[in-house]
Amino acid sequence: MSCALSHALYGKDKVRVFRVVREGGFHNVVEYNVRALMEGDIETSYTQADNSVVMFTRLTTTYTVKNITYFLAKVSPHVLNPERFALHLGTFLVSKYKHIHKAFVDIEMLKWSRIPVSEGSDVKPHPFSFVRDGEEKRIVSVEVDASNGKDKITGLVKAGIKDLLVLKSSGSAFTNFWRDEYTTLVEVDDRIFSTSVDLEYTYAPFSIASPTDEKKLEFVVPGVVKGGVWDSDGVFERARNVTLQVFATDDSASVQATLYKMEQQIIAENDGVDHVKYTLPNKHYVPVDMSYIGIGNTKPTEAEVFIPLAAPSGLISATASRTK
Ligand SMILES: O=c1[nH]c(=O)c2[nH]c(=O)[nH]c2[nH]1
Repeated sequence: MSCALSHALYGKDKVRVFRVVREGGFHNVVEYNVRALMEGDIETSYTQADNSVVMFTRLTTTYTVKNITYFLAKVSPHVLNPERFALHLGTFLVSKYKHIHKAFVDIEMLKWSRIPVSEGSDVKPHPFSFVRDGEEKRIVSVEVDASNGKDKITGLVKAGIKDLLVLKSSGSAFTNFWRDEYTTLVEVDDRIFSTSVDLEYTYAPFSIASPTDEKKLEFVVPGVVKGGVWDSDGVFERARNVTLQVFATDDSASVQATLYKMEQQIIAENDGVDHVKYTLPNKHYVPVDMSYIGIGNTKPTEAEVFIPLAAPSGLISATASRTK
């Protein structure tokens, strides 16, 4: 038997970090779960238990990666924007360490929304009080690649939404599907449609100018173009809005058809986005058969009481890509 190491990756996962940015009495806050993994000349740590032999290939500890994450959370001007913060962390790792050629940084941003408070007849967002209004997360996944040289760094950013739970109690049908001896599903022209949105959009790859500040190792933002990666807050808002608007207003023929409408609109509204992928569980709500008590509850027109099925669910996924 012989074998060789074909790929290696290491770093820190589940680094939890919360940052408050104070502008006088007005505060902005973010809470992130960060994963930062690295690729490079690290083989000997696996194959020869070598943590420290050669200066340039010394193994940076995963503890160090965690500490760098906290350091950047304190000093990075990008900390409030998860795409830029992830790019900063990735750029830092590949620039600081000679033997690290690629960094993969994933961030989950938890939802903290300002609490609306009454002031006389007005309702205003509170300057420093927040509510966790849902388990929805903004997600970011970046790859920072310096394998062609520390002065030729490139970035690839994927971002999106996870765990955004939606439901509509009408405006969804599923008919005319293929039937064979295994088909038991009845056609419905009005049903409940519920899903937990998992959305990922991919920006066109771009180059990252080498950091100039030796301590912060921060990249330079070349300029914000609407719909591009440096407009990631705008893209996120538009993508979330498209998701909710299309879901609510589409007269849905199927999960598949509604999903594709969302993807087309996100690509149309954001010039810098090349691919959009949704993965949508079809969370079934089954009308309760109440014939045992002589009450009709199964036909679409009379169905009012449903069993939310925990499992199984359908799972519908597709990617749309820009063609020009
Ligand atoms: O919108 C749907 N798409 C399907 O592919 C499917 N399959 C199924 O059983 N129900 C549904 N609904």
